[in-house]
Amino acid sequence: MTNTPRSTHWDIFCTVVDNYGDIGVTWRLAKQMVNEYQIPVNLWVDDLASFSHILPTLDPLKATQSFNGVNIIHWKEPLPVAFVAGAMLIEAFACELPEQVKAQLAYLHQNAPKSVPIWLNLEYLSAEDWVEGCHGLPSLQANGLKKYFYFPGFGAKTGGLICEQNLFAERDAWQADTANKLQLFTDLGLKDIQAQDTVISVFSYETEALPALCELWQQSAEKIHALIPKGRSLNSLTHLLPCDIAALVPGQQINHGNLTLHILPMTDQQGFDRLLWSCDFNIVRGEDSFLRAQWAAKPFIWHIYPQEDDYHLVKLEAFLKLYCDNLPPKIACYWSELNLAFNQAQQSAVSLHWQNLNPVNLPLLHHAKQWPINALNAADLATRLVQFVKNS
Ligand SMILES: Cc1cn([C@H]2C[C@H](O)[C@@H](COP(=O)(O)OP(=O)(O)O[C@H]3O[C@@H](C)[C@H](O)[C@@H](O)[C@H]3O)O2)c(=O)[nH]c1=O
Repeated sequence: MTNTPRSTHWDIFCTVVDNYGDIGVTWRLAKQMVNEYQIPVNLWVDDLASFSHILPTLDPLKATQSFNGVNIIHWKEPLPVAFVAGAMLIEAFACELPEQVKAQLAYLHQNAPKSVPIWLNLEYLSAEDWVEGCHGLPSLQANGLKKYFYFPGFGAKTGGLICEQNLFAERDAWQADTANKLQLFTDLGLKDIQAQDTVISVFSYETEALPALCELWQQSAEKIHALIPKGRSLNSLTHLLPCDIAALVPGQQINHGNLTLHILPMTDQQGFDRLLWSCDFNIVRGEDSFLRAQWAAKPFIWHIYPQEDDYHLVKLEAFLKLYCDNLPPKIACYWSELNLAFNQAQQSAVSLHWQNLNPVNLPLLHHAKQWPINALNAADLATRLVQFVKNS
């Protein structure tokens, strides 16, 4: 048996199930651990082509490469580089670790127990009450090792929420000067957006709620711009498009009454955050864009990732309850109803609640600004994770 101290680096393993959320969350976390805690991080990812959509400078053909100080490794069989255990091993969203890694863990457990990394499964974010009771629980594995369940969440006893230390200061500085958003729209190739126009970003899954909203926006008294990346939202809007989705190009504009649809280029995560800061209202989805819309301090609709037996509606209602806790009851009711109707593709209800709400409604905007501070509960996910390691 040896007493070699374990290496200080962290390994994060991520499989891309579909979409960009799994890689989106792990990429944010990896960048933050390097940038704020100077912890070397290996991010093992099985699908670099998907990853390159949110990190355009990534080369999907390279086995290893480094961005923002993170060592990105293409996770394929056999592993392109040998796995060396560090201080922390994170498997994201219950992905199955490679055999080589599992064998290494079992070997260390038998022969050098002090070198065994802390092993945890990073779970999906949920606002449900039970999360506080399950966060941090260990589970004994067949190889005799303990694996912990790490649950992100909104409560003080959860694993917290991913949020960089300077994010709110950067956002406030950005939002303080209208020139920033106008310059961003220009840089993205979007034309004819004036400072006073209403701008709405749309990053959702397919839903019949979208055509209903577009119909309303076409008849609006003021100009409305909907910024939509090539992707799933457009599948629900084909009747408004001049050609097949494949033939659309970023920067293209499609006018219908007072609504202009703009085809948005995909950017890296920093560009995406700035986009959300720059819009008056954001329609987001999944896990990471959902959180970033909250950090943008703007009103939003959350199109939650659909789950079997409509379980996602339970998760949605848990979040709506939390978010609305100290909102004036009338606004809370309109905003919740809007989110529920959107997620259930109820066209007339979506239109009704959108009109009731008036997205630039001041109390909702004030709430959106205060919410991020309350939601963080004094410590973000990275801070809590570092504390978790210290306590383990
Ligand atoms: C549009 C856009 C998105 N993004 C990023 C922001 C996010 O990190 C990521 C999108 O992730 P999400 O918002 O989570 O939505 P998603 O639908 O892509 O991912 C989903 O995948 C499923 C498998 C999970 O179970 C869901 O919980 C969810 O995470 O893409 C960019 O970086 N640039 C862009 O231009």
